[in-house]
Amino acid sequence: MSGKFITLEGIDGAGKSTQLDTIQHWLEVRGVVVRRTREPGGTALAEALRPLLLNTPMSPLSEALLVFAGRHDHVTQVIEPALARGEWVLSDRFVDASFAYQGGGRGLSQDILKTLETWVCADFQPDLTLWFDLDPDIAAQRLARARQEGDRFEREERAFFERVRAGYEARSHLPRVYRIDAAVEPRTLAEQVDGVLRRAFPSLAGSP
Ligand SMILES: Nc1ncnc2c1ncn2[C@@H]1O[C@H](COP(=O)(O)OP(=O)(O)OP(=O)(O)O)[C@@H](O)[C@H]1O
Ligand SMILES: Cc1cn([C@H]2C[C@H](O)[C@@H](COP(=O)(O)O)O2)c(=O)[nH]c1=O
Repeated sequence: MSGKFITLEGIDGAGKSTQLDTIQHWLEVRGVVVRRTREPGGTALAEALRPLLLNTPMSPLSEALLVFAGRHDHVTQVIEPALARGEWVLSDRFVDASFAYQGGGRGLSQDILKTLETWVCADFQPDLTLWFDLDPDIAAQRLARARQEGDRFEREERAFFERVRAGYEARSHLPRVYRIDAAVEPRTLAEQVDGVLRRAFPSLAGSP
């Protein structure tokens, strides 16, 4: 039986990466083999593209072409083979990020993004997407507290992240997307995640 594909989405600093361990543990104690990955990245080629994307100024179309080039490698070399082996794939970002960042944030047309999505993903979609929704001011405070030197996305102004957030909101009608209120402490966030996983995968919902 093929595995399931779960993606985590949200603006920078929303707290996705912090919840990845929780989700991986939730699955593994139920006997699921988890393949954890991320975008941009996930393969040698896509990881090589990642610093270019995060650090080199470029046009919105170049950004989109690079993320989709990496995504093609990621889907064909890592995600699909893992799912075929029956593993569950947990990815920190996937295609919704392109609609939110390049579409919402940078203003690239939906038609271009849909065309790239069709070329690269055909009808391949995540089974479940957790959208960590957070006010950009709170996200910025979290990143500032972490004192990391921001990449060129993280250094964007509030208005950019408002547009990215709106880009995610515009996709939240998709049945696979569950909105998580990320403006809460990590333990409360983990409780929401637990609730979503139980609803999405009722056969695993019982205590392990
Ligand atoms: N629920 C939370 N409440 C307060 N701080 C949090 C919460 N979750 C994570 N943090 C802190 O906020 C910062 C960003 O968290 P994290 O790296 O998980 O976010 P992210 O969504 O993965 O961001 P990015 O997309 O930029 O990698 C970290 O310093 C983390 O410790
Ligand atoms: C997949 C994808 C990502 N991005 C941007 C969004 C983030 O700012 C960075 C990745 O950083 P993270 O710390 O790993 O979250 O990349 C994008 O603009 N478009 C995409 O498709």
